[in-house]
Amino acid sequence: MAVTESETQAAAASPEPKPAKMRGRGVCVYYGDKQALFDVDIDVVEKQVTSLIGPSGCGKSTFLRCLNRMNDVIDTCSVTGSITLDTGDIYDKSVDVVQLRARVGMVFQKPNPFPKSIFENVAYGPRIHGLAKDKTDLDRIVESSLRRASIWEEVKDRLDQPGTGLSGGQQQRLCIARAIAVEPEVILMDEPCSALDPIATAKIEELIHELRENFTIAIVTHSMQQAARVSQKTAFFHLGNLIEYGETEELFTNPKHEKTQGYITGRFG
Ligand SMILES: Nc1ncnc2c1ncn2[C@@H]1O[C@H](COP(=O)(O)OP(=O)(O)OP(=O)(O)O)[C@@H](O)[C@H]1O
Repeated sequence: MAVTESETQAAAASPEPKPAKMRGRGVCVYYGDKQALFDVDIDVVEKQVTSLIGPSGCGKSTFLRCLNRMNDVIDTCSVTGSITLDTGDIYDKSVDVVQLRARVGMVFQKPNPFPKSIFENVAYGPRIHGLAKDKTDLDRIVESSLRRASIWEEVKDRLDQPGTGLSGGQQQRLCIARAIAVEPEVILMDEPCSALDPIATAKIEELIHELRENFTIAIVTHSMQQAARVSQKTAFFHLGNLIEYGETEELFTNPKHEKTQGYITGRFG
């Protein structure tokens, strides 16, 4: 059947939706006997930012940590359901967790540079993953990672000084450079701005916009304003359940669920 002009126009107006880079299906998480997540289905869409929001203790960080198996380090924690990266199940026995975490990097709430020089903080990952051919190549990776994390100009003359000597906001951008240096496909951010002042926060948010060109990002945030500013998709959790997931703009302007409405209007949380 011939495609009509109006169909062509409609297709041009609504580009193909981007595919899911990571997909959680029926994800349940337990800490010992206590269930923290119930049957969660979420897509983390490629080259977009997905925000995870909800009141304290609702399971946002627990879900984020499932995406690169950081929960594996908690003895009592067990995960059921499936989580895929592209098409591969990340919980499959054959998965090398070190390789997985190189593909799915993480930035934490509190900036945590290694007690080493700025250069070494960024060079460490590429070196252990064998990504640099020689010293010149390593220098190039370090510079480009610091540039992509918008911190090169501030540190280029003191690469040999300790990363811990930088301001909080600079340390967080250094940690982002460290995450980028191993060329991850996905970057997980667990409240990356909660320890930062408004100016440092604005810089990280601007950086998140830029990073979205090349990386898929999932971010836990307590700030609904931040979720609205930085993300295209938002997932709202409550008491371990995923209540609503969708386009950020839609979720904040036209929530489908009463609990989402209650949370975004400040009635609880
Ligand atoms: N290591 C742990 N051992 C036992 N229970 C845990 C552990 N980590 C989290 N929990 C529990 O799992 C539930 C979800 O916690 P989680 O930290 O994922 O929530 P959150 O939404 O990220 O909270 P917050 O916004 O306060 O960081 C909570 O009831 C919490 O007490």
